[in-house]
Amino acid sequence: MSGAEEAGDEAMADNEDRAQAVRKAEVLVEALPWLERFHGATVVVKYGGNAMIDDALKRAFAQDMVFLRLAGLRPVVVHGGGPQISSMLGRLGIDGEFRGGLRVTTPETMDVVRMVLVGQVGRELVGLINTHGPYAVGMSGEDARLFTARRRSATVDGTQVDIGLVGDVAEVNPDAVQDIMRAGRIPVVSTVAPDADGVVHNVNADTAAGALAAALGAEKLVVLTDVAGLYRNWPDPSSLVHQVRAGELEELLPGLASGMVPKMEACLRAVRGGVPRAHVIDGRLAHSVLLEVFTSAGVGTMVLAEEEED
Ligand SMILES: Nc1ncnc2c1ncn2[C@@H]1O[C@H](COP(=O)(O)OP(=O)(O)O)[C@@H](O)[C@H]1O
Ligand SMILES: CC(=O)N[C@@H](CCC(=O)OP(=O)(O)O)C(=O)O
Repeated sequence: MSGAEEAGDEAMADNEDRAQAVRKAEVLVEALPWLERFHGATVVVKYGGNAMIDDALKRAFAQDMVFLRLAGLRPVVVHGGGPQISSMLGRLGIDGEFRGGLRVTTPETMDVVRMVLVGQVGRELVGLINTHGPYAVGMSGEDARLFTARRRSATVDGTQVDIGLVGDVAEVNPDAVQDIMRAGRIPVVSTVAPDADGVVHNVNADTAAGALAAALGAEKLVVLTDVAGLYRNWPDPSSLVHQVRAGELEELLPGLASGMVPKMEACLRAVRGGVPRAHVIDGRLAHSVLLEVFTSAGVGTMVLAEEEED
């Protein structure tokens, strides 16, 4: 290769490096309007069991929460752990069963649910976030009366069936969560909760996230899952719903299959409770929360209140 050719190659590589650097800067600048808009905003993020089984994704999720916090937002994590509970029940030789998307919860199962959600999954997330600094504080629905549960049944083929110690959220007292946020930290919430008599219930994490987002007056609810969003005709890939208003979602609900039901009910509860937007996004995609919050790309399904501008 001649000297002139070598110089030409170097100049080209130089240009590519510069172009790449400019693209990186453009990505940062694209975040600017969203940084301005969401400064100080509370964002409730539900991190679900099936998007939570990969170590790299878990680390990326923890980075995203710290990123939100350092960017001036107030993230609150509500975590699930269905697969982890099922795995522990299996190891203990306890039969597990879901009805209408909810786990049938005997007192024995409840002990395992509490142990896994509070003692294992919640602790792990707190640990992952805290590798970045002293941000995360774990709590459960039992702490400072965060949630009061009310026993609920499941709907199977239009009929109400008893599923044991499973609760809906009857009341939210968000004071302790707000105290933690005011201290600049990130609450990480496990969703077991006592009823009015102090009996601990298993609360679906989507349900708890929707109720907490409404009680906090959050700017957003973001629900991570293991699909791209809500599909109108599941599993037809062309039927992904990009945007839906509360009224239309309510009409779609009875036709949805079990896994999506608590998620979409939670989004509905949040927007009806005053949260302007709720999103169901693909938790299999690393940093999907950052993409959702800081870009105009519009990932997953956005649920809007009736009167909200899109
Ligand atoms: N209409 C639908 N749109 C998207 N997913 C659906 C739909 N109906 C059922 N599903 C199922 O719901 C699952 C998500 O629910 P679930 O497994 O409970 O999630 P997670 O563990 O994230 O809380 C998807 O993996 C998919 O199999
Ligand atoms: C009543 C009920 O079903 N509770 C759930 C609580 C955990 C959860 O919601 O976890 P995911 O978000 O990972 O599904 C359960 O026992 O699996």
